[in-house]
Amino acid sequence: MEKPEKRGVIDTWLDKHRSIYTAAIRHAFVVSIRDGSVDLSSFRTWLGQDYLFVRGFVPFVANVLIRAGKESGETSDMEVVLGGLASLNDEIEWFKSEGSKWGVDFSTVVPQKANQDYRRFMEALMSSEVKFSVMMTAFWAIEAVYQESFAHCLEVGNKTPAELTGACNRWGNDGFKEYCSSVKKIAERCLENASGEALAEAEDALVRVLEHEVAFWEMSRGGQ
Ligand SMILES: Cc1ncc(CNC=O)c(N)n1
Repeated sequence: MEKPEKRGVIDTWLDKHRSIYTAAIRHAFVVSIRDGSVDLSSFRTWLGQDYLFVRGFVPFVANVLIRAGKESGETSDMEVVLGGLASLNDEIEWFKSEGSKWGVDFSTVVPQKANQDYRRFMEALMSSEVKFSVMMTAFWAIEAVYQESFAHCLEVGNKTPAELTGACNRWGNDGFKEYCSSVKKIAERCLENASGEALAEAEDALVRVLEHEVAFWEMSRGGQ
């Protein structure tokens, strides 16, 4: 048996905002991948848009890395974030090979509104005014939505099409789950020492990530 994780403030927030959390991790687009009914034009839209998203996510994670080096209590924190950044390097390569597999030419993909809004939100989080605990909470939420969503597509009883299991494995694998749980522990530790103001900001950032994720899935499902 795995040791149950200590319940922290993030779990309390997830309970409080359960409906938007569920909307983010069990979106109709994700459920359609799991049940095999996914519209491949939606998948191609998601692929192109997510490639652009990830290109914006890299500088965000690089910022988290810099701030972890300066503001984190434990030396291992920086290593966790560095691991995430390293896997984004592989991820960009994976996107490129998927792009050619699906005939999606990234150089012609235009970011849609949900993508632009999400990237603008990440940029705002990179401001030095934003507390590290807030940034770390948002970072965890961004990663956790993908982990929970794609792991669902691999759970027993799935009818995920074989050509989509690569995407599902990328975020649904156990290593990514472990990484998300390490990120969550760092965020929780930062939040334990946070002011009331920082806590309110972190909760808000968490909810806003979930809203952006829902809008991102919606955009993908819309196709084009
Ligand atoms: C929209 C969105 N949210 C989270 C992730 C997962 N993080 C890095 O890949 C992602 N690729 N795209």
